[in-house]
Amino acid sequence: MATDSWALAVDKQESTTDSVSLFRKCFASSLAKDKAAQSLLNKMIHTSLVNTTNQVEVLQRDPNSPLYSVKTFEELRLKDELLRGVYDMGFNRPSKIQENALPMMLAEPPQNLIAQSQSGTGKTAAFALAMLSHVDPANKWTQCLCIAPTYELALQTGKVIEQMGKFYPEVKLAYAIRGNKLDRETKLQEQIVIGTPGTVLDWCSKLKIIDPKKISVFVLDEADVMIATQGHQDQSIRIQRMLPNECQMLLFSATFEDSVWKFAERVVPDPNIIKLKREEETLDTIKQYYVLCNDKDEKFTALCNIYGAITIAQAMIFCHTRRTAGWLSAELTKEGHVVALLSGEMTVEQRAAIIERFREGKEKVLVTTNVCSRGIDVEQVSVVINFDLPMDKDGNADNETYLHRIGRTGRFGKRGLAVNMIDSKQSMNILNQIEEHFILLISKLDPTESGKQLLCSSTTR
Ligand SMILES: Nc1ncnc2c1ncn2[C@@H]1O[C@H](COP(=O)(O)OP(=O)(O)OP(=O)(O)O)[C@@H](O)[C@H]1O
Repeated sequence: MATDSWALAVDKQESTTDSVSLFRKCFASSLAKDKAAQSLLNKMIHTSLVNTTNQVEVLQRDPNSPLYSVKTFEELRLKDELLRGVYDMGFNRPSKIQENALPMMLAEPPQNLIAQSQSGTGKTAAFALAMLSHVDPANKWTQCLCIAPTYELALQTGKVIEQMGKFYPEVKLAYAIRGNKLDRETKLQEQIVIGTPGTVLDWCSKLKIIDPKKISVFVLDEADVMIATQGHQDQSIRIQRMLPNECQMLLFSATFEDSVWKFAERVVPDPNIIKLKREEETLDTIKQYYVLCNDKDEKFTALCNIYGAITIAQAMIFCHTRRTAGWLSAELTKEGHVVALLSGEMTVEQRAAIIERFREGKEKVLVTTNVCSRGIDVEQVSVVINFDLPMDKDGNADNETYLHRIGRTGRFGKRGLAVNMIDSKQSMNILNQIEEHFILLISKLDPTESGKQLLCSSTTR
């Protein structure tokens, strides 16, 4: 069985499962796919380190080890081949998370680690370096095992390991992913294996081409995405149980909900724990307005009225559904406006290309749904239009999403403008809930005068 494929697992159970639980499974599966696609997208668009002023919190560390944090790669006493690889990748100094994580990962005796920091902060580069450092190239068997939630994510991570190990050709890497069929008799000589949990499990247990007892470093990447698929969670735990007690366990995640913690604690015994502190977002520097309309068409007219004012800077327009986003971008285009549309139907590559163009300022306006927008750094966007207000599945205000769309980190304090479009009692209700939650007053814009009003407020910003 293609063990990474949820779809297959669901198909097989169809005859024995009732329709409700089948629906739940399909829903969970599509959520997991969304998470994995988002994660891949983040990787593809973060061509450089995400600039973060956040501090790393060391939540737990082995009291017996004198661990320290480093400010330079030299302090880590890396092999020359690896230091050359690091500099060749354009890294001058360790990122915030790497400052603390690298000494823990390279320590003797090996230290287990659970690390959380947002996407693009240098986690992959950190554990790639740790695996390459621990390998003994004279030994022609697998010593480091890394699992990622999907085929594409495994390939992305593999690329980083290959790049970093460019000047260390004695170390070889194999991909345990679907399509890479190996015979039972094969004895894998590659020292590092990266793959998806199902195939890695097959290689360790069924085919026995990896001897799990010889693994000295086990990395579980993207734990939050991994646990979105129950099958992957179980497979990861089964792999971990085959490894020797002295094997170093490293787990990385971009987010840390309770479910991720629970999973992390099962997979990583006696961990050091580090976390990048989240910077507080604030709405203080954002001028917020609302426009009262009767329906979608009136909202469109109101949007056209303010269009001149909003395109002074870069703007993002949020819709609740893909359908509305598609309709809106088509209507704006008909009016002669140049807009980009970011939609869930697109492939990850197409989405990454659109985000890149928007980043470069090739388009000033981006129409999108919430799901697609996570990879965009809102700091660069100074106008946000909520064509539809963010709401949760029960129809209440989704305050967190509102904050995420328009919030700015206090430290940067850049000013911005947000316009909320109201077309029903329900959306007015949501607006009131948002005002109450954030303790603020959102001013009303006169639909006919709104363009002028906004222009005034953007020049006084
Ligand atoms: N010390 C560094 N100096 C400069 N650039 C770095 C450094 N470490 C990593 N990078 C670069 O920053 C980008 C993000 O790094 P990386 O992919 O390791 O982050 P990540 O936290 O693993 O992100 P994700 O969760 O999306 O995988 C990459 O382009 C990487 O090459």
